[in-house]
Amino acid sequence: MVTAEAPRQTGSLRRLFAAYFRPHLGWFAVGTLMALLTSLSAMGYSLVLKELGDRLQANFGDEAAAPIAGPDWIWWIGGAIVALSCARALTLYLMTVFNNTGVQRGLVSVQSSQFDSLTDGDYARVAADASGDFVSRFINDVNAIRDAALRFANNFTKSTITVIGMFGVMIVIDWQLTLLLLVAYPIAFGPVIGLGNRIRKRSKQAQKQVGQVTSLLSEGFQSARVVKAYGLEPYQKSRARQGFKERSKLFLKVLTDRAAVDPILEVAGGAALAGILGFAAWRMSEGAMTLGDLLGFIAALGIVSPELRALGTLNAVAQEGGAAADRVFEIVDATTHIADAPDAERLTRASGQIEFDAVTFAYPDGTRALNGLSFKAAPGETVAIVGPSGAGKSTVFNLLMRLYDAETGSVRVDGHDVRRVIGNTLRANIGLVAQDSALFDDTIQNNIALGRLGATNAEIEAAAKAANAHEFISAMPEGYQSPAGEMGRNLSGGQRQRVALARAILRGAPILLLDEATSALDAESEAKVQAALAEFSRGRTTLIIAHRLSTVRAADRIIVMEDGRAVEEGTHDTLMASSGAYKRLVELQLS
Ligand SMILES: Nc1ncnc2c1ncn2[C@@H]1O[C@H](COP(=O)(O)OP(=O)(O)OP(=O)(O)O)[C@@H](O)[C@H]1O
Repeated sequence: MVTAEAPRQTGSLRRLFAAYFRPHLGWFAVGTLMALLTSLSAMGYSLVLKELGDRLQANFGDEAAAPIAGPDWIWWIGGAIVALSCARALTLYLMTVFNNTGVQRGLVSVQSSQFDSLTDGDYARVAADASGDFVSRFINDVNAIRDAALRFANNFTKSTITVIGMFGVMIVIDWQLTLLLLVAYPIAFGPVIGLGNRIRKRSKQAQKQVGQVTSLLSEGFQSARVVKAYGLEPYQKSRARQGFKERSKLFLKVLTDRAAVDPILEVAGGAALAGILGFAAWRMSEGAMTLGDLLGFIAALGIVSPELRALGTLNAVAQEGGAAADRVFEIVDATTHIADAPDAERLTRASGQIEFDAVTFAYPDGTRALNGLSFKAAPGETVAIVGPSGAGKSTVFNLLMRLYDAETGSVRVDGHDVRRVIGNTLRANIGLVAQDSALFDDTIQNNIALGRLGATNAEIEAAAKAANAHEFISAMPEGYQSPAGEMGRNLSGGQRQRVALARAILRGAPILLLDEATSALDAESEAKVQAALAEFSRGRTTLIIAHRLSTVRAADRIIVMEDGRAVEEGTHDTLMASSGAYKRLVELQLS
């Protein structure tokens, strides 16, 4: 059954082609030319066989004719068959190479476009979904598109041209026999198209499920330590097994549907062949058909059958590719809510004044995080934000960097609403050190250099010294060139934080955001880093989030947050004197 969704699928594929493959049309054009030559060689092949049959019949039919090895035309026909086979082989090879090149280049554009969209788009989108789902889109969906694109490029033109050409040859040889074939074949195609639609639905489900398995795997390996420590091996193994089983169940359904396509075409092909042979035998006995006609016809049928079969299965592959193309466009077409306003201004180097004015905010899943938060930080001031877990402290940073927009109220830097300035220029004024120190699988030097691309080695080293990181980096086997490992796994938690600090220091931005930036440091390291930070943050506005209250004592001002709003504000001494929420927090920590 053809459902209403089928045209939508071909629509996605057509759009995918126009957007990503058309720029590489030159490769496909040469591939198509080669396909044409392949088809012409095939047509020549069956015509030569017909010629051979006719001459053989003429020779053997005539008692007085010369013996078989005698006539020159045997050599001529043998040579033609070899030459046509070579031409067919060479053009097939070149067709595949050219089409593959076009497809691979198109796929690079598909992947880049997905990645660009995710990287430039809303942070909320990446934060909301499991990373495995994204990984799967880049690997599995792209594989499905590759299969569909290659099959289209390699089979569609070649098969169509060959089928049309070969039917032409067949009509020339015996039009009545051809007519019989034309009636027999299409009967097989109805069920094949129906299967294609079922395959598309299932493969979409299967591709989604691959994302879940990928997430499960990456999560499993990343938390290998906890798994061992808590003896969670059986739990993990059963989760993984469940995921694998579901995957194989779904995949098996797709494969089963796919596997039915060939047999259907096989049976139809067999029935057609039997009919043709019977009909041909009758026609030959009537003298209406020659041996050459039969040889040529069977050769043509041998060439046309796999091409028809390829065209028959193309629908199924296209449906799978279409499902993957849909998922690509889900990403590429997603609306970006946090985009620069058309009249957004550049924020040049800010003096660092920060203002939250009655800000309310809920995350996309509905979790309320800020409920009318108001506070100010003057240029050069160090303000600590404290409060119980979930009070909304990190959310303050998210809104200040405009990763999300406030529901009501406004967030301002130097008097400019962050929604009215160009995002890049806003963030260029901010240096962030977060709980997850976000190191990349690159050298330590490059990890620090990400703070300000183009910084000199001397500047990088100076930043590392200020972050109390120079000593441990120099002691590593390859010094600054040592690899940090995936997510910085080659370093300890405290070392990672110091590298991240060095990165922020190198950035030299007028606003510094520290979210539990020294939480993993031992007391001695923290004291050193605090001293360096005190020096560095002079003249910069610094917002500090820390649970360890000793870290925030020296701040110019402390804001205490509860339930998404500021409930107290003052210096350590004034807050201690007022016996409010801050004093309770301090006493709780001391006890
Ligand atoms: N990406 C997110 N999606 C949905 N809800 C979120 C997200 N991030 C935080 N929240 C929720 O928003 C509220 C405030 O979180 P936030 O991280 O700002 O608190 P916090 O004070 O920094 O906590 P902590 O001290 O534990 O880091 C919490 O209820 C939290 O569960």
